[in-house]
Amino acid sequence: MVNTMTLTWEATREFAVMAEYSTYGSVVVLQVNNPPVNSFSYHVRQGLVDGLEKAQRDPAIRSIVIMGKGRTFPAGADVREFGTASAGMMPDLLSVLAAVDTSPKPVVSAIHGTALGGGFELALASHYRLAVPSARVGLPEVHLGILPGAGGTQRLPRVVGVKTAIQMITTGQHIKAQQALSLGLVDKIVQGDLLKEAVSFARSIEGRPVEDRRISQKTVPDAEKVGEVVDAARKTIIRRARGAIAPMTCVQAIQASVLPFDVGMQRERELMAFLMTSWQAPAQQYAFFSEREVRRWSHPRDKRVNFKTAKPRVIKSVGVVGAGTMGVGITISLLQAGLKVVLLEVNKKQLDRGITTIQKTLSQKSASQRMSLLTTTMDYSALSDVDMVIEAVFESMRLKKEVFKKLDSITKPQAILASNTSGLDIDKIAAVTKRPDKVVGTHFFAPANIMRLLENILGKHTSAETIATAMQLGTTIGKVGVLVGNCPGFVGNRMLGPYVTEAVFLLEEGADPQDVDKAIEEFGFAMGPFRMGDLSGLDIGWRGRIEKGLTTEQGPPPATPPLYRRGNRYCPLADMLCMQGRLGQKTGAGWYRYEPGSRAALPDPVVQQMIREYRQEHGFKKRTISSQEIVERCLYPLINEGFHILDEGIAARSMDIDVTYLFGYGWPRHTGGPMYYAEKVVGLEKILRSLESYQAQYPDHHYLQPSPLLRDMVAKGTSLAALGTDSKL
Ligand SMILES: CC/C=C\C=C\CC(=O)SCCNC(=O)CCNC(=O)[C@H](O)C(C)(C)COP(=O)(O)OP(=O)(O)OC[C@H]1O[C@@H](n2cnc3c(N)ncnc32)[C@H](O)[C@@H]1OP(=O)(O)O
Repeated sequence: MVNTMTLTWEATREFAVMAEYSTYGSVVVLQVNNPPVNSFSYHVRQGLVDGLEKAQRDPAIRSIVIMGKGRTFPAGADVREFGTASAGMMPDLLSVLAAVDTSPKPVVSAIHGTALGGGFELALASHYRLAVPSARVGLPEVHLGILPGAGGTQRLPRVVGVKTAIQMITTGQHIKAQQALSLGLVDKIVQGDLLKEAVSFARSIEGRPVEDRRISQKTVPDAEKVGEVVDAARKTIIRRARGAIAPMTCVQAIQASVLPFDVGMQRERELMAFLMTSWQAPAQQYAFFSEREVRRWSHPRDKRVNFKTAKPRVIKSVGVVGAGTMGVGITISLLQAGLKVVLLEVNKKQLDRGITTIQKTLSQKSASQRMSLLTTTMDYSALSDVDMVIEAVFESMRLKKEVFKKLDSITKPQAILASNTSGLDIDKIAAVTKRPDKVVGTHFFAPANIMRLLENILGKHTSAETIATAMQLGTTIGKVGVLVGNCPGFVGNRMLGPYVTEAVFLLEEGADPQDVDKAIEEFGFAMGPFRMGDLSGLDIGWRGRIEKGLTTEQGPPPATPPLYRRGNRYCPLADMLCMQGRLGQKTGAGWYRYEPGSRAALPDPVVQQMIREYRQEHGFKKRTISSQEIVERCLYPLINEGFHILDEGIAARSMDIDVTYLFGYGWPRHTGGPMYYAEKVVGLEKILRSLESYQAQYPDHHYLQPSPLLRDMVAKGTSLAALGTDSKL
């Protein structure tokens, strides 16, 4: 046993650049010191190799411990280094891990925080692994469009088998220490001080042969079933991946783990090179960094609206108005983050339903503790003391104004008033209060306790402090907050307008809803626009169009040409469905039909007949429309709207738009988001020419008119990154 008192006395410390070398008698401890997550930049790799060589040379050293300094064991390769000169500089990670694996002196990895990617691969190359109870391990490279390319696809299946390795690597899941122990991925969970425990453990195994501890020398336990396992996995993975190439490539690499280690490693290297040079890997890495970069927000409206200078108010209690689907989801998110919530609903039945849903949704373990943070009420005066209120009532300007007037008179003067509107004018809502500087839009996405996006809307008078508070609240409740300006539909729903409109025009021309959905789903969306409409409820859009005066409950407004509204082309097919009571899944019929109790969208001959008659009545000739045209006709106008949004300063950077679509609208992550996809995958010039060509064919589809900004950027050859502010990307 190591004497804790003597540890500090025995330690002699020398510093390599980013891997500190300390000795504790016969044990060397190499501590990676590269904040914030100890990633393997070139200097860390060099430091580790130098430390390992030094330890081998010193006859007094009999064992080696590797650990991370600060918050974590290394969380993987330095992704910012990818594609730069230092990524290719030797020693690479493979040679660091080879030095660990072949070390004649036992190497112990002592894990705290998150041992991820190359970090976990380092641990797997070590002869022993210790972990603190809170540690997590995993190989999340698939989310970056690559595979665990430092032996992870070869070593992991040698411990847990091909089946579990496929599951872990293709989902990129993080495994808790206890589960890692039961899977044989760590040898021991240690309580107390990790350094002392690791040194003590290292001493205890000194002199033992390392050969039988080397995972690379083991064989895969379920090797004889590999064909069967891979076949079964292929089906689910291809469906789930929806066009992302990394998951299946990971499976191919894992499949090679039944071959001799060196042969499998060679296969892993080839497949890694294939992914690294694909267009998807940089897109997914862009998505990773953008998710973090949006935390550094600012807005062109006002230079005080900037994360660097604006300070949030402290929010301890939040009122939520409305116990409908959104209000309940928001309440659950707040409670899960440990905030006090006062949930107000004026309809008793609705309130009771909401409480039941909240109780059911909160996890068993912490339900009573979380529920104790909740007060429910039908009386506005219960909101008098909260720090912030989030209004989540029905999407009607009249109703929202009424609610805000009441809130303004009842809540304390410093309380922030937020509206969960999905597109109404924040300034009009703020105008009914005496505190427009404290009014902000907080647009959650359904189901609000699951969906990560929080679109925060800056009104004309919203103060920097108020926006900072909304952004901070997002972080507190685990959301990805994006700051946007005020305009109809904000960023997300505004861009959705052209997408849905063009999708419906495609029905006029010959496509069925299932043709459009199939093309969009093959592109990578979880759901096409018609299945999505049925899921959300077609009445939401219908009510919006009625409110805007584009239609009425009985049909087109009087004296309106059937296919035009305010001079723009208009397709009333969705209105016609709503007038028949076909509101989507909730009524058993919408664009599709649904068997009772089932969510499976079935093509409906009634809808097909309705569309046929509509085409006949209005003189549309049915034609065959390719998947490529469907994708371009739906997505390019959506992207084009993104350029209008940037041009108007509604979004500060294209990455704010990308993150909005990745986290709120199911845009496929492997394409980076709509703006990234436009620029880096398709090319801005091609998008422009394609819009021009469609516009020539459909001159009255106003969404096909290319944005002036897009034209200008193509003419000048400027890049989206150059438009943004504060971007590190
Ligand atoms: C021959 C080929 C050999 C090897 C190939 C190896 C492949 C890899 O190892 S790829 C990397 C695999 N690892 C990961 O994917 C981990 C990614 N990171 C995370 O999941 C999280 O950051 C976290 C480690 C769990 C920590 O989360 P959290 O505490 O919430 O902090 P964050 O805000 O996410 O991160 C803080 C800060 O660190 C930056 N960062 C995180 N990971 C990396 C990384 N691997 N490389 C570079 N930078 C990283 C992150 O962007 C944040 O930066 P800010 O500037 O503060 O925004």
